[in-house]
Amino acid sequence: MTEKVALIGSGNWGSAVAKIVGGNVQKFDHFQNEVKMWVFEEQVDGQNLTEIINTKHENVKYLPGIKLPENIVACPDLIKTCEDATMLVFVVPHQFVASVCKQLKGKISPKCKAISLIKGVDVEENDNGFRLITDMIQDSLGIRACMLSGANIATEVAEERFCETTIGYRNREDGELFEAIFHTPTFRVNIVEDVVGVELCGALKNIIAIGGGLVDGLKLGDNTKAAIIRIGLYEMRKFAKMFYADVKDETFFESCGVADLVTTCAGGRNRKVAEAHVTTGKSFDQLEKEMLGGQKLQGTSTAKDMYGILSKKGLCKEFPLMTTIYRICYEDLPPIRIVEDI
Ligand SMILES: NC(=O)C1=CN([C@@H]2O[C@H](COP(=O)(O)OP(=O)(O)OC[C@H]3O[C@@H](n4cnc5c(N)ncnc54)[C@H](O)[C@@H]3O)[C@@H](O)[C@H]2O)C=CC1
Ligand SMILES: O=C(CO)COP(=O)(O)O
Repeated sequence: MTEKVALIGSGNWGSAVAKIVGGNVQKFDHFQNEVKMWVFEEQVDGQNLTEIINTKHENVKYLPGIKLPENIVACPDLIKTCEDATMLVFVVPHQFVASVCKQLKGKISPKCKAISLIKGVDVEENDNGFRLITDMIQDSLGIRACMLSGANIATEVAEERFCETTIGYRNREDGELFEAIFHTPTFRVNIVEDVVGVELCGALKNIIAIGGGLVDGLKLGDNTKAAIIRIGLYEMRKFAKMFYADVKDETFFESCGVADLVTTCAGGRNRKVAEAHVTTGKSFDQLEKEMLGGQKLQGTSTAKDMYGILSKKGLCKEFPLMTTIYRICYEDLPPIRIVEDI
């Protein structure tokens, strides 16, 4: 049987990944050539973004300057994008996944396999107080889900600069199938049997990246940044193990762990906006609109989600860095408290 891949999402990362997947499916006989990509339709200079992508083969809004393979077909209809697919790649900002899953329920083949590239969690009234995005996909659509996450700033990946990434799987066959559509000589995939560890690394590092940006805005220097990264990694591991005892220590040494923390604290959007928060005094919401051109900040909302869980469970003192970052983002705490309160 040949597999048919569909991409759900077409932002900065979604488009970079489209370049990789579009290229890789052409290399193997067991993948169909066409890859549909769901685009949340919008107008760019009076024209539909889908039409621009399908004629110029470039996502001029979210990944300008990078050519996409011609077998990537932008589609504004989510159901049509996915109805004949056997492999679904979820790559929308985390706040939109619930609505995507709701629309797809009952509309896809139960034989589909999924992978999430999304860094974030879903707040839920369950024992943990949150749900993993892969669990949300599995539970709402009745299909198995892997997770891909790593030190992968989209533009650098799209420019084919060497990096690594991690795929977490429950079923090794699924892990290997997804490895085939993502791995390239400049985007090196390692697969591990730890979906939850890979996913929590991706979600939690976005909070710590805000911390990295605050340190830059305060001009505290490299030693302080390294301290934030170390304490951040410690809190990420402690949180993951507290909620999921099976998460593996080794996962934190994969690209999705320490490497992603380093790259995001050096060059990501969360870092950039947090630095500007210190230097301009403007709110994160305002800066997201002014600086990101429609791209979405994930770290502040994840800090809020995590703080909700930690405070409900009386755990704030055990996670001083994540708690302080939340308070700086949402309670007007002066940024310098990032080093005073931890
Ligand atoms: N950009 C990067 O360097 C990386 C991003 N990621 C993760 O990938 C995920 C997707 O991020 P990006 O592709 O960067 O997106 P983005 O932040 O560049 O773009 C936002 C996207 O959301 C779409 N959108 C806006 N309103 C929407 C709605 N109501 N419903 C559905 N979609 C809507 C926009 O059309 C656009 O495609 C995030 O979880 C992010 O953390 C992971 C690795 C690298
Ligand atoms: O996840 C990322 C790199 O691995 C991108 O991080 P930002 O969302 O902070 O840009």
